[in-house]
This record gives sequence, structure tokens and C-alpha cells, in this order.
Amino acid sequence: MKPSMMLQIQGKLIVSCQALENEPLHSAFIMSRMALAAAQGGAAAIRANSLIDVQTIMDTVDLPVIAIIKRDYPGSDVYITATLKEVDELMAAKPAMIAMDATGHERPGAHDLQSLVVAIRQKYPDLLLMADIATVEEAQTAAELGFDCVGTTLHGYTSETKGQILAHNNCQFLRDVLAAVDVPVIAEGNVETPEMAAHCLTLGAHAVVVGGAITRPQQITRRFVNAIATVS
Ligand SMILES: CC(=O)N[C@H](C=O)[C@@H](O)[C@H](O)[C@H](O)COP(=O)(O)O
Repeated sequence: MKPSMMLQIQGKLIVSCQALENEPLHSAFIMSRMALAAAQGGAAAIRANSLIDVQTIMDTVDLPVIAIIKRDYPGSDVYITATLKEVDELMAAKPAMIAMDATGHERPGAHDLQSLVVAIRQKYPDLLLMADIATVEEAQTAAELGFDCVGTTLHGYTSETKGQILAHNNCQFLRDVLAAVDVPVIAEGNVETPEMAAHCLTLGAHAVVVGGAITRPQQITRRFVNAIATVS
């Protein structure tokens, strides 16, 4: 199982199919149809949030899934698969890979990042683990902890990186991460165009995750509206 998913996604597009409770498309059924559309369009894998979405998507498409659970814990900034509880929940669906916040921020629950990885490896030795990071240092720590891959997912979304965007300065952050670690790097977060996705792969990313630019119509609409507003 382990090598095959990493090979399956190499040089490929992963489509993130997510809609939170406050979004218009919040529905496991709708996310499963988004995943089917992504599969028909040639996506190599799907990233999805919550057990019900992951399960419904795995019942609908024959693609590997990167599973997460987004859950807010009071007093902590960590919300992407924060504790072992979320990993245990997701393993009911047996996804090939689980992604989790691997920032240096204090996590809720009994484990820090290092002991959480140890606990997961003991319990689920075949599971692939993706580290969602925001800084180069976090990528290095994740690689040292034995994550199978790191993703730039949280760059721009933590207090230290707020306002930064993957595309800035010809993807300088992605290039820095690629230079700093030996594990596969997945480009994720604000990849808005096919050209940028291709560019991330050219720079050396193992795979690229695109979410909102494909699966969040409210975001796509806003981009059109903003472009029109500049000429009218
Ligand atoms: C920061 C955070 O919570 N990111 C989430 C992680 O799973 C998702 O909301 C994003 O859609 C995903 O990372 C893909 O990124 P984009 O939608 O920008 O292509």
C-alpha cells in the first residue's frame, strides 16, 4: 500500500473536495460528486474532510484519499487532524493517507507532534502520513519525525505566516521547502490556475493539491466578479 499511493500521485493533480458547515455545498453527497467529476477529469487522488465525506467519496471513486478531520479545539490553533481521536475516527474508512497539522503550534490532547506520530505508527503501520506545514523549519521537523510527505497547506494560515501566498516571489516558499527536505513535497494552498499547478511540479513538487479553484464555486465566482469589476 505505502509505495503505491506515493507513486500513483507522482507528478499528478490531487483535488481537494471540501465544504465546511458554513459553505453552500456542505454535503457528503455533493463532495462525492465533486470527487467523481475530479476523477473523470483525470485527478490522481482526492483530499477530503470528515469521516462521512471520506467514506462517501471512497464508495464513489476508485482513487486514493488523503483524509483529514477539521475540528476546533478551544485554546488551540491546531484544527487539521489535531489528535489521535481524529485519526482513529478516520481509520474506520481506511484511507491510504491521513494529513495532519504539523506546525509547531501547541496541540490539544495528550500528544505533542512527535509522540502522536509514534502512536499512529504503532497503531496503523501501513498508513501514510502527510505533514501540513507552514514554515521551512516545520517541514524539516516533519521530515525528521518520519512523515511520508510534507504539504505546504498551512503556509499563510498560521500567525507567523499570515498574508503569505504560495505564488509569492515565484513560489519562493515552495522552493525553500524543496531545498530543505528529502521527503516528497506536495504543493497545496492557493494554487489558482493550471499554469501554477504545472509550475509547482516543474519546481520539483511531488504532486499538487488544488481545492477551491476547482471545488468551491463561491470562490470561483468571486474571482470572475472581481475581474469584471476592474473593467466596468
Ligand atoms: C488552510 C486550510 O484549512 N486548508 C484546507 C486543508 O485541507 C482546505 O480548506 C483547502 O481547501 C486545501 O488546503 C486546498 O487549498 P486551496 O483550496 O487553497 O486550493
